[in-house]
Amino acid sequence: MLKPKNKKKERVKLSKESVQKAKKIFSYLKPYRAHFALGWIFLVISSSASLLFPYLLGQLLGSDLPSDTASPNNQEILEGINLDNINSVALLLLALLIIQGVSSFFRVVIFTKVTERTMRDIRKDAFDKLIYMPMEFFNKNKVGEITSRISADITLIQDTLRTTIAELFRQVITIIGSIIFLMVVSWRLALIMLATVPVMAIIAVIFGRFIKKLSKKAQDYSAVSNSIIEESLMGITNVKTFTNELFMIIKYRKSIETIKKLNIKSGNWRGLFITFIITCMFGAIIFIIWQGLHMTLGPDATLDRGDFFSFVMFTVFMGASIGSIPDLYASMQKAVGSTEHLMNIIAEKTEEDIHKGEKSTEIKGDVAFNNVSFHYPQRKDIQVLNKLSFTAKKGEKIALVGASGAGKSTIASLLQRFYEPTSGLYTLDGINVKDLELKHLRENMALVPQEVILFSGSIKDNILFGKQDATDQEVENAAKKANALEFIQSFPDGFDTEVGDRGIQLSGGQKQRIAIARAILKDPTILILDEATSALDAESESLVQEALDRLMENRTSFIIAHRLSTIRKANTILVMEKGKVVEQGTHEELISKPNGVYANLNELQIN
Ligand SMILES: Nc1ncnc2c1ncn2[C@@H]1O[C@H](COP(=O)(O)OP(=O)(O)OP(=O)(O)O)[C@@H](O)[C@H]1O
Repeated sequence: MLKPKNKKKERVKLSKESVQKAKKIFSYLKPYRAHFALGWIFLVISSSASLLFPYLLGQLLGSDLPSDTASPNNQEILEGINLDNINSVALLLLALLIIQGVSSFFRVVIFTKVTERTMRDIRKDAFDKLIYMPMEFFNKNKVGEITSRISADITLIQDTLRTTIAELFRQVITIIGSIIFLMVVSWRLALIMLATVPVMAIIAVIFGRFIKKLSKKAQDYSAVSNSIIEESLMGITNVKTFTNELFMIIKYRKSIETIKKLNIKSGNWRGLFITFIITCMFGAIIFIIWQGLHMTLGPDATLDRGDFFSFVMFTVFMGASIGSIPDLYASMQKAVGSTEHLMNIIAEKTEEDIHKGEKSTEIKGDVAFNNVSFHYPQRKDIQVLNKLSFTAKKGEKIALVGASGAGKSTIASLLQRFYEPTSGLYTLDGINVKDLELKHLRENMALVPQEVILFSGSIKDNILFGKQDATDQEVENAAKKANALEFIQSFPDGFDTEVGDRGIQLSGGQKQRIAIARAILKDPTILILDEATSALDAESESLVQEALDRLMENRTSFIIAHRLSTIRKANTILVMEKGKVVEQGTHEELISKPNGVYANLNELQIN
């Protein structure tokens, strides 16, 4: 049977360790502790004031009623009310409302301020960490998942700091205060009440959740059935070509049948729930009122009318508080999980923590790999590079060719130190790269990737990515050298044309030339071109190739290529197979090798 995708629901348990980690959030609150404390003072004031509310309301309702009348009619009640007393209680209530209103205002404003400042600090730290995280981290975690998880975590913590903590505190105060009051007024009635109302409130909450789950399940199935319609209609040609109409109809019928069953089931439970609320919940309250009224009647009444009404009010308030505790607790639990997760990210080691090299001497561009072996950290069983050795002198062009999966892009990653060789030595100008400052090394390199990602912003912003402080003239020169000036100037807004989702969509060749302009502006000593022209048509390719040739002048360049025509002029061609260099030499040397790998490849591509 069709089943909705099983979304993994995370269960957060409040372990000692997770609470310990979550406590780190207090270090973020520390700079704002004075404000936070003030917020708590207002919270205590408003919570205590709200406790007086049911009391005074009860006193107002029951003020000065003759307690010796067995069954007072309306007229008698009205006559029995002492207006002075009513007025003074009402005034007290008004004062209370004002205190509560003012303190609630300040509580919300202060907690929001503290929360927003704290969240800004956490967001900042999390992003600071993320952007400096080693590549291994991004291999282990999917970017989409990290970002959506972080934003969900932040929202949860935000809600918790802003309202959940205050709300939980208020409800706990209400419950404790109510119980104390109820016990003092009439412990007998209090015990009867405590044995019924909280139990009913908790059953109602559990019942309510169960029903929510059932309707959620029905909703999920409804999403599945909608996707069947969507799939069938979007792919209508396929459905018709394969005459699969009946198959889709059966698939859809099954899913709507399930929805019907689930909805009927949840309807039945909803009916029961309403019956439960009407009979048990209200029944329990009526029972208490009935019991309480008995105590207020007769010559030996044990309960004053005002107290009785206060009692009823407290019972109602307490019931509501108890009902809200499970949800608040669940939110707190989730927030602890979220805080732990965020704090884990913030505690992760960044590239800067891992790579401690400090040398930042001028880099000339002599690159050497000596017996470098490598496997990806998460796939230890697959040896990607196997004792690889080569040298590239300053200004030389080194081409990397070989079948897909041979390890060419991996070399590009190692050159930029996205990963460390598992063994062997990688040197720059004879210096072990581990001794070089990582930032300095990358400042001297540029990559023109196969698939260029442009950032939101203008074309100029995107070129400036190569050198943030470049002048307009420098940007224009770089664009010119990259063969990009013409097409940029053909746009009405020129360099200020917005790109990306909200702006113009550029073609592959145009993007590539912007990436080249970026690299030209950066003016690196070492250049890596990762199949930079592979996805282009002949015209764009010649424009891009021309720009690349210009870019490569006087730099040590690594060219990853599938098409051999682009690398004929390379000083050395490294032919790779399964992480090993199997042949190396110039184009002429390699094609003259009888039965050589390169010679064969060349043969295939020419024909
Ligand atoms: N991030 C990664 N994590 C784990 N394994 C990887 C990763 N990137 C590449 N590999 C594996 O390493 C091997 C070499 O891949 P690499 O991308 O370096 O090959 P390539 O020669 O550049 O291939 P192509 O020409 O298809 O780009 C492949 O087996 C690949 O599956």
